[in-house]
Amino acid sequence: MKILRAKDYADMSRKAANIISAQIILRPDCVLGLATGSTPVGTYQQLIEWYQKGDLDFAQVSTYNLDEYRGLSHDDSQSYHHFMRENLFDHVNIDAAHTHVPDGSNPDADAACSAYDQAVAAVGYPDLQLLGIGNNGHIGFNEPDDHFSKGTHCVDLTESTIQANSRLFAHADDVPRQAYTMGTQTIMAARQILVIASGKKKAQAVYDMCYGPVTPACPASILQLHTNCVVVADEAALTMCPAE
Ligand SMILES: N[C@@H]1[C@@H](O)[C@H](O)[C@@H](COP(=O)(O)O)O[C@@H]1O
Repeated sequence: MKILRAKDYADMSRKAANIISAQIILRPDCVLGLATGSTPVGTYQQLIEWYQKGDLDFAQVSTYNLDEYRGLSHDDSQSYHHFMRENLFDHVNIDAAHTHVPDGSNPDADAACSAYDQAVAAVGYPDLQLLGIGNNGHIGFNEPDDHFSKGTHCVDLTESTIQANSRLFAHADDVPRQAYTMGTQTIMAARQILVIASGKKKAQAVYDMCYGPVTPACPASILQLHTNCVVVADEAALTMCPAE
């Protein structure tokens, strides 16, 4: 696990966007695993800026998002389908048919999850998987548990995740209680993993991910076992980590 220290959120976003850009430039038809949440917004803005300057071409890129709330339609403004269109897809020349997000509008969890696994396996596991991290160490929506998950599955969100994500909803009661998420095993199948983290609220999770025991109680800790994982975190998120 390589840890890159960023000054602040803007610096973290630029560093992360540089790593993603290198992937797209080196392999124009690459498969990117993408994440939602507030953390990647700056990274996506930087990629859009470079695309607008003519430095990046998404024409052949395919993307697989980590997760989606169960029960939200693709057009719901809180859905991750909507988030990805608003924050990236609508602003670059990516082919909509090459973008994939689990189908939260399908109430049949088994069907929705196995269709997503089949779609990922058909295109191939991501060359690069971008990840944020939850305050409790979750990746995607893989919450702390007593075992690591495998393929895409339906999860019950923890109270702490519901509270953390409620800032984006009118009321905490509006936050869906379940989500479909790629499993830890699928995440680990990516060739390269890029984790981004910003702010003091993430300091404990970043410490546990990088220096704690590898345990499903902190799902991100399994990334210590990935052979090509880069963490880009700002000073605030690294306050509990030793200065290396
Ligand atoms: N499912 C997403 C995760 O993929 C994300 O990493 C996490 C952190 O979000 P934020 O970046 O807003 O702190 O939130 C959500 O729960």
